[in-house]
Amino acid sequence: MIGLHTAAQVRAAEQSVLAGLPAGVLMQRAATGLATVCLGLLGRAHGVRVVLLVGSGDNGGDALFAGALLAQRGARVTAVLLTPDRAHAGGLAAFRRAGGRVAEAADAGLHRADLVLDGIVGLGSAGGLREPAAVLVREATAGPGLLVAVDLPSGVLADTGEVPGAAFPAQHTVTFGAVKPGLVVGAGRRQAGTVHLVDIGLGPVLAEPAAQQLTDADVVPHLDAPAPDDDKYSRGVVGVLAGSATYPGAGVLCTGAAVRTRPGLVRYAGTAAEGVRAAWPEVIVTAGRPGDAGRVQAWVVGPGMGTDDDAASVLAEVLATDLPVVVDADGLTLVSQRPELVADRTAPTVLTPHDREFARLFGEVGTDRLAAARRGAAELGCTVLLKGDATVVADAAGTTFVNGTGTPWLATAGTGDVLAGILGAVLATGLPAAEAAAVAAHVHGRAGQLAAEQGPLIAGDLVRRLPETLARLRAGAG
Ligand SMILES: NC(=O)C1=CN([C@@H]2O[C@H](COP(=O)(O)OP(=O)(O)OC[C@H]3O[C@@H](n4cnc5c(N)ncnc54)[C@H](O)[C@@H]3O)[C@@H](O)[C@H]2O)[C@@H](O)CC1
Ligand SMILES: [K+]
Repeated sequence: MIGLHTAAQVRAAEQSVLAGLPAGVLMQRAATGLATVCLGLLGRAHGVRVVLLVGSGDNGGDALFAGALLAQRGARVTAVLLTPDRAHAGGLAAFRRAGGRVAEAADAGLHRADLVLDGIVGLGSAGGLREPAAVLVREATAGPGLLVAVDLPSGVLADTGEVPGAAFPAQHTVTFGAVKPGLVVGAGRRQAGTVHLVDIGLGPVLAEPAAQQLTDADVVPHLDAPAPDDDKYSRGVVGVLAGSATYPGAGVLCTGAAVRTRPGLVRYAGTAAEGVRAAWPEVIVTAGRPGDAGRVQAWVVGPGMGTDDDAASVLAEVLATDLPVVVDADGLTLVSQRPELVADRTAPTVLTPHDREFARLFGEVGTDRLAAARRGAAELGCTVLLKGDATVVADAAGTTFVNGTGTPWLATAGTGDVLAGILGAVLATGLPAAEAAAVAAHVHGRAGQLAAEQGPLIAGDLVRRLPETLARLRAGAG
């Protein structure tokens, strides 16, 4: 599990640790970790050209101390000071002692740098990058150097990933003490590149993380192989209410994903019965109502189901049960017309909107995706899985997950139906809803990555590659 900590949480931990340490120790730890990552990326130090973009705060201090370490190893390091009279004094002195050169932007050699270190602004970021920082970032981006951000890409807000204006498009971000949500969610995720976490000793005093990200190791216990005493009922029976006579595809995909995730027993009820039966003979299929399907431990309702009166009554029927329910796609459209169907429930409900569906339910997502998911969950007393390139899951108690797997190739028709099926199967095992949703999003993203290895993926590829995805996860090679 990767804990995601806000700027305030990191600063509070820093204060608490600093109280028992000589001044500057944390910055030294940060700078040493930063220089080590840079050396690893460059492969060598001697003769390489490094340019530091140095702002007026401690973020610039980190860059200067790291630049000094690189200069000591033989790198040719040049610093551009955005506000020379306010540059970190200790860092600048160390940098000069180590042979570092201070230059104006025009003379810094950004056009031939091997590596550019962005120490313009970190946790102290407010608003989009101001000039002259923004123009410097544009020059660095146009040059050949590897773009490495110190703590956060400048211009990214730590807590939300909001990028209100210009920002440093890092290929790598070396972050200190804890991963900040802004590095893994929203627009910030796209600015951060590969995130390297440097331990500066905040661990023991950090508060509970504001959000979490699952790793492969975290999901595996929920995807366990059957035990010898398991039977087809004991592994969680999921019921799927999806697709329609005109559009059987969503029913086939959603049911297939459930079968392929936990092949204990899957039931299907709906007007796509014929197509589902043909595609998945393993599934117990009825063309009737949910009540005709037999006992299940969780329902998935909505994909491709339509929004007519029949669909609305199917939705109302399952939401009236005391079973966990995943509501997706057309089901969400119907819930936006009758939110009380969810709000009145006591059993877990997971809503899986993309941004437009979310807006119909709860108003615009806005730039803070974590807050949006929490707001929706609190409003209806449910779990919200807000889809995106970093899917966010939040429940009404505020438990929040940010997904870290996936690929842009997943933005294709039917992949949401597959996610709903995976989620239903995981939810049927009795896992708490937010965790189930986070596990499902993780597995879905890994399946997407696997399928994308062989070119453009279609949703059916995800279903086909699920067994291998799960096997790889179990083998620790996800
Ligand atoms: N908190 C911690 O635990 C540690 C913090 N360290 C470093 O300290 C940083 C935080 O330092 P500070 O609090 O001094 O703040 P920063 O250095 O992040 O930024 C402060 C300065 O940036 C300028 N600034 C703010 N928004 C700007 C914008 N949009 N465009 C241009 N300039 C802008 C402000 O004028 C301000 O002086 C962290 O990001 C990290 O790099 C590390 O040294 C290690 C420990
Ligand atoms: K930075």
